[in-house]
Amino acid sequence: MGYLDAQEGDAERTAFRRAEKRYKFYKHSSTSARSIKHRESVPPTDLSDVIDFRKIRHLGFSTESGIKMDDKNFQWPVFTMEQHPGFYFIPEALGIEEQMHWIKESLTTFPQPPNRTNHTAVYGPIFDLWNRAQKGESTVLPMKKKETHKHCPIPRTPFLDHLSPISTEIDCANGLSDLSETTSDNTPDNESNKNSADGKSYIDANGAISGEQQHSTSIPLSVLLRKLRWATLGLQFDWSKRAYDLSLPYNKMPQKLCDLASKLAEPAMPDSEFHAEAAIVNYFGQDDMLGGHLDDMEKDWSKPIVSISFGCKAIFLLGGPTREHKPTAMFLRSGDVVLMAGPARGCFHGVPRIFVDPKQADLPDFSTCDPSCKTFIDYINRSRINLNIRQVF
Ligand SMILES: O=C(O)CCC(=O)C(=O)O
Ligand SMILES: [Fe+2]
Repeated sequence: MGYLDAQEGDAERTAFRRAEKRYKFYKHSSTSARSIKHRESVPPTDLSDVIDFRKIRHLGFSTESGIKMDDKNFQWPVFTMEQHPGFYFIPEALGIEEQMHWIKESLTTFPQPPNRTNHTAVYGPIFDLWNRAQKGESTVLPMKKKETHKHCPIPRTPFLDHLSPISTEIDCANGLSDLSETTSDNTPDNESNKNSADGKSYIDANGAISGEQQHSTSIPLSVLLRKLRWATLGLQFDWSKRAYDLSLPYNKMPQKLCDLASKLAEPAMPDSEFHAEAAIVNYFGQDDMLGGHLDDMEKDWSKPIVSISFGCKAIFLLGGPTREHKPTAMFLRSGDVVLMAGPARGCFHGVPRIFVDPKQADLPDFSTCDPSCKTFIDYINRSRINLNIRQVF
């Protein structure tokens, strides 16, 4: 049985996995015989039953049953779905300037130590990643682990235990799993996959370290920026124990983000105030996905998760309490907000697809932003960022 067969078997196992497989991105770039054969067998993704709340908002009505819009009680029109109690969708909650503010923060301030990122466990704290990457700096970083490893031996991802078996390899440099075909199609990029002529070491597309010196390594910071997959704000999380580790140093959540989150959370908790204590920043490129998972680490599920999307359009799957429940697929675009509270807190969800193709990305017109935003626009035009904000206690 070949690799793809093995994937297929796993992918078909539950309703959630079937939906992930249906919506995932298939790379078409390789010219290998296997890829061409596979490409021919993959029909274009049928997006006809992906719910588009933005479209419904602009049309003013929905043909889907069970979708309700409340446009009286809050600052924004808020959608609910009868089959998903505790779930709220607020399309276009953030304007363009505000989106750009949080995109900048997500790339400059939020990955700063003591906040941890997917790079911390391997390279230790990295200061000023964004600015130094823009300047083309490389850095000699002491490796925390001396051994060369193609696949990460330690939990590197918040989502390790819900990675889809469709993705049989965990990319060390990816906090997220890659649902796309990664056999012969996994063309490493030129910059990061070279053995160094100068005797230095580089990380390749799989996070492996090559070169002569295994104990320290020179890495272009642009590579680490491109491989940034998550950062944690506020209370820090120990992903191996799946628990907040209160002994880890942390900065309080930025007040402006707390204020925004408590305003956005109102539809899910109209009678009390949401106190943001922690957040995960997820960074997605075209091949990245977030496998179906539950967020069950916080104590009180009546407090919503406030989830804000920036950049390229994505498909969000919202399932039920097990993976056997068929998930509802919906588009998430830049500026959209999702709240998951009560029963929805106990529902599997994930992001199987990011649309980075400019024709499909549905990006807002960031060109109206200040010229100093250019580098951020270049990044976000090919990426997606999600701010996932939680009240822990
Ligand atoms: O990226 C998203 O929209 C969802 C992220 C998420 O579910 C999480 O961080 O737990
Ligand atoms: Fe989640």
